[in-house]
Amino acid sequence: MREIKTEDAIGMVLAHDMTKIVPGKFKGRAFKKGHIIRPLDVEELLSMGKEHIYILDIKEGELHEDDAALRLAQAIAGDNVELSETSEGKVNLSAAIDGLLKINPQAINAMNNVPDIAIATLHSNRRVKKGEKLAGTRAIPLVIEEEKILTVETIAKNFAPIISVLPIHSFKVGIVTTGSEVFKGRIPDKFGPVVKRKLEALESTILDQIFVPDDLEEIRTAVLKLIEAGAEMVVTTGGMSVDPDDRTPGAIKSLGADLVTYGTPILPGSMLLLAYYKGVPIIGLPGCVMYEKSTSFDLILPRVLAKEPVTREDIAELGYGGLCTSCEPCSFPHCSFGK
Ligand SMILES: Nc1nc2c(c(=O)[nH]1)N[C@H]1C(S)=C(S)[C@@H](COP(=O)(O)OP(=O)(O)OC[C@H]3O[C@@H](n4cnc5c(N)ncnc54)[C@H](O)[C@@H]3O)O[C@H]1N2
Ligand code: MOO
Repeated sequence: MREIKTEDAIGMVLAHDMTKIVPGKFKGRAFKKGHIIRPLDVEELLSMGKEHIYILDIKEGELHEDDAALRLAQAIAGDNVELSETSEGKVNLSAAIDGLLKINPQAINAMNNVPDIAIATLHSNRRVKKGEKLAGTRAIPLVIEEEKILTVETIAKNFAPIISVLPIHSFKVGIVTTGSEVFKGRIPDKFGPVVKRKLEALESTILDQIFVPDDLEEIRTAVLKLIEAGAEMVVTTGGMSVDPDDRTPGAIKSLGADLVTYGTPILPGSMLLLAYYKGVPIIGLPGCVMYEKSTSFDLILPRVLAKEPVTREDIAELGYGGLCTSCEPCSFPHCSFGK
């Protein structure tokens, strides 16, 4: 790599993109790699603080920053992830569909431990929109040893997929609303509308809602009835905590469903239950889901709708970052909750 004075560089080819920043107005590429310097460019380059220009001499076993950034991006991009063009030595990865973002953090950590590698990502397990930026890759020096990129590519193969977006599927959902006070008409149902709104926001539909008193047999029968009617998921509301009238967990367990968890290290929403009965997810919702803006339901529902097998270990991992601070206004998912 050789440097020459900008005034002497007319007719030469730029070896990398050049960035101009005018605070509050502009940040971006002023000159593209490969641009042939014209006399009129000299003043502009000098005003950007570029008094010298590199003449690149890339040796065997080395890569230009643009090629390195592209190879890093290609190594980590999985299903439904798109790459941007390379600009200023960086490649962005974005979502090709609306869905659930999945990232392997161990792999990203291992890659960023390789010197001169920079891979920045969002957090895993959040919902993303088509076109949303998910990650960016760059090599720190202008010329990098290819060996470092090969190391990242090996990590990517060993841990694949590294970054992908899972489609969120539409489910037909049955709701069982427990609570003798609601069943007997003492109070109106305020839980059903919240559950409907949250499901419909994720493109699922409500098959039916059945109201039952706090009676184990009636709750159990209602769940079975909905599954027989074609429910692809059943959500129960209420009766999840410690009172003698809280019969819902017992009713779900009595079906012989595979219990993933009763209880989550998430606040609010610690008394949530997740089980699968003949492959149909059953989610028992505690009372706070009706009241709080964001709860364990908001963290777990997209994963179930993405048809991800949610395990007890997945639930345990949610404790770190599982405390909602109930901000006003709520900015979930753009906050630490569930990260
Ligand atoms: N000593 C303890 N107290 C509580 C615990 C605990 O572990 N130990 N857990 C707390 C948690 S967490 C929650 S959340 C709440 C409520 O949990 P439940 O799911 O058992 O809720 P319910 O008892 O069924 O109802 C609570 C409250 O909400 C009203 N409700 C219920 N369903 C409806 C509906 N469909 N429409 C309108 N209102 C409804 C119900 O009438 C009660 O007033 O427990 C904490 N306490
Ligand atoms: O499960 Mo409660 O639902 O944490 O407030």
